[in-house]
Amino acid sequence: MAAWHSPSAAWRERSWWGWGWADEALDDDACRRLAETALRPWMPIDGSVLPVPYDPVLDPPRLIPPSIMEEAFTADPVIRAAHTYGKAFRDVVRALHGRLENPPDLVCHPRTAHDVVATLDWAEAVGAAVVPYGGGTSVVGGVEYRGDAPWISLDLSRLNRVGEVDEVNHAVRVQAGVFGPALEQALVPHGLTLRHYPQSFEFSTVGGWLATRSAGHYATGPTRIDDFVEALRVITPQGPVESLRVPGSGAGPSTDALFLGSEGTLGVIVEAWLRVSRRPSDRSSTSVAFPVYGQAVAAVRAILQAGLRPSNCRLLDPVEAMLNAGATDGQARLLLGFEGPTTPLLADAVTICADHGGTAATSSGDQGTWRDAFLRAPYTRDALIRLGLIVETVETACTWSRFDALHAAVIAAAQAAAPARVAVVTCRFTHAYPDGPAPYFTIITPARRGAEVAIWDEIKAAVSEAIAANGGTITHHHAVGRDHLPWLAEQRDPLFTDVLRAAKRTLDPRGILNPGALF
Ligand SMILES: Cc1cc2nc3c(=O)[nH]c(=O)nc-3n(C[C@H](O)[C@H](O)[C@H](O)COP(=O)(O)OP(=O)(O)OC[C@H]3O[C@@H](n4cnc5c(N)ncnc54)[C@H](O)[C@@H]3O)c2cc1C
Repeated sequence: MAAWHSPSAAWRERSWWGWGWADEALDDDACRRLAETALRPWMPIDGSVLPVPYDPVLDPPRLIPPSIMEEAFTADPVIRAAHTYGKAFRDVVRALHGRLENPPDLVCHPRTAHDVVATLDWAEAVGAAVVPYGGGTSVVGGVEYRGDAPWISLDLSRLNRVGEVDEVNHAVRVQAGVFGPALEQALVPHGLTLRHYPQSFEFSTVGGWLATRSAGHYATGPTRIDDFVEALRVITPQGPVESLRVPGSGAGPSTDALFLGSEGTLGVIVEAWLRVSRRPSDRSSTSVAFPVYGQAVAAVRAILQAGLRPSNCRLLDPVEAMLNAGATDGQARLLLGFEGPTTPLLADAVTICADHGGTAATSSGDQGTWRDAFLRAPYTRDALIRLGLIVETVETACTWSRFDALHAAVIAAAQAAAPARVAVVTCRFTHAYPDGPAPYFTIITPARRGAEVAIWDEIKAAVSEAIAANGGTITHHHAVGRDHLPWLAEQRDPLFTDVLRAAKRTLDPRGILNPGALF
C-alpha cells in the first residue's frame, strides 16, 4: 500500500479506510479476542471479522492537473480513497465494504497561500468543486462531496508552518494545516500553551478547528475556538479577506465570526493568529463517584454556577464509567481537574459534590483509565465495526432545565430505532457551562452486514428528532457538514440562512467551495 503523507514531519502510514495510524489498527486476531473477551456476553455478534480491503480500485480521474502546479496534485488511488470520506462510523463502514463511489478526482497539496489562489482559479475555470481538507477527521460528511461535478480535495496539511510566537501579547501566528501536537510543541519553549484542542488532537488541524468551530479537550471555558481567534486570513474565490489583530472590537459584526464555522464553504482559511496562555504551573484532579446520576448532574451545574471553572469537568454516566473508566460499582463518575494555583478550587468543587452525595476518590486512577480508553477509542471503534456493530456518537448542548427530558428522549429514541431494540446508549458531558451541559451520547448496537449505513441513518434521524424536540442544538462541536443539514434547517432562522447565502454568492459566485455542506 502506498504511504500517505502523515501529519507530522515524519512519514508514517495513516489508515486510508479507518482511524489514525495504520499500524495501530487492531488486526484480525485482536478483533476476535475483543469479541470473545468483551462482547459476547452482552452483544449478539457472530464473531466474524469484516476483512480490511486491499488497495482501492477507483475510476480514473476526470481532471488532468494544470501543468504549472502539477507537482502539487496527485491521482494516486490510495490517496484519493483516503480523501473520499471523513472518519464517522458511516465513513469507515463504507470504506471497509469498498464503497468508494465518488472519490476526489485529484488531491491537491498546496504549499503556499499562492498555491491555494491558483487552485481555486483553475477549479473555477474547469468547473470543478473544491473541498478543503485539514486532517480529514470530520464526522458529519464535511469532506465528502456528494455532487456530480469533478472535484478536488484540497489537503492543507503542507501549509504547516508555525510562525511568530508573540510572547508580549500571548499570541501565535500559525498556518491552517498545522496539526495540534506540532502547535503545542512549538509553544513549549516559550512557556506557552493553546490550552484548547479537539479530542481528535493528533489528526486534526488548526484550519479544521476554525472551520468547524471545534470545542476543546478541556471541559469548561472559554472552550469555543472563537475565543482563541485574534485574526484570520482567508482565501476566497473572489480574493483574500483579512481581519485586524486586536484584543476586541466593536466595529460592527465581526469578520472572523463569518468564517469561523463556515466549513470550507466561504473561503479557505490559510492563516490565523491564535491567543495562547502561560503554561499552568500546577494541576490537580480527582474523580467523584455519585450513586444517583441526577445528583451528579446537579453537582456539575452547582460547580459551574458557583463561578468555578474546572479545566476538566466530564460527567460519565454509570455505563460510560464502566466501559471507559473501569468503574464497576454502578455509580456515575465526575472527572474533575483544575489548572494554576488550584488546590482550594478543587476542594471547593469537591465540597459541592459532597453536598450532592458524591464521594471523591483518594487517587486519580479513574482519570488515567478513562484517558487511556479515550485515546484508544477510535481504534477500538473500528474493530467493533469490523465485528458487525454500529458504534457512533451524537452530541448536542441544551440548557440545564431541558437536560433531563432530552437525555431520556435520546436514549428512548436510540433504543426504539435500533434493530431488535438492543442498544447500549451511554452519556457523558464533554463540556459544561453555567447555563447548560454539552451531552455526548455513544450508541452501540448490532448491525445487519451490508445494511449498517441504512440502520445507522434511521437511528441518527430518530435521535436528531428527539434532540430537536427537546430544545437541543443539532451539534455542539461536530459541525453541520452534510449529515446535519436537515436539522439545521429546523434551528436556523430562514432569514439568517438567506444572509449566509448572500455571503456565499458574494465570495464564491460559482459555488465551487464545498458544495452541499452547511447550506
Ligand atoms: C475520534 C474523533 C474524535 C473527535 N473529537 C472531537 C473533539 O473533541 N472536539 C471537536 O470539536 N471535534 C471532534 N471531532 C470532530 C473533528 O475532529 C473536528 O471537527 C475537527 O475540528 C476537524 O478538523 P480537521 O482538521 O480534521 O478538519 P477536516 O475534517 O479536514 O474538515 C472539517 C471541515 O472543515 C473544512 N476545512 C478544513 N480545513 C479548512 C480550512 N483550512 N479552511 C476552510 N475550511 C476548512 C472542511 O472542508 C470540512 O468542512 C472528533 C472526530 C473524531 C473522528
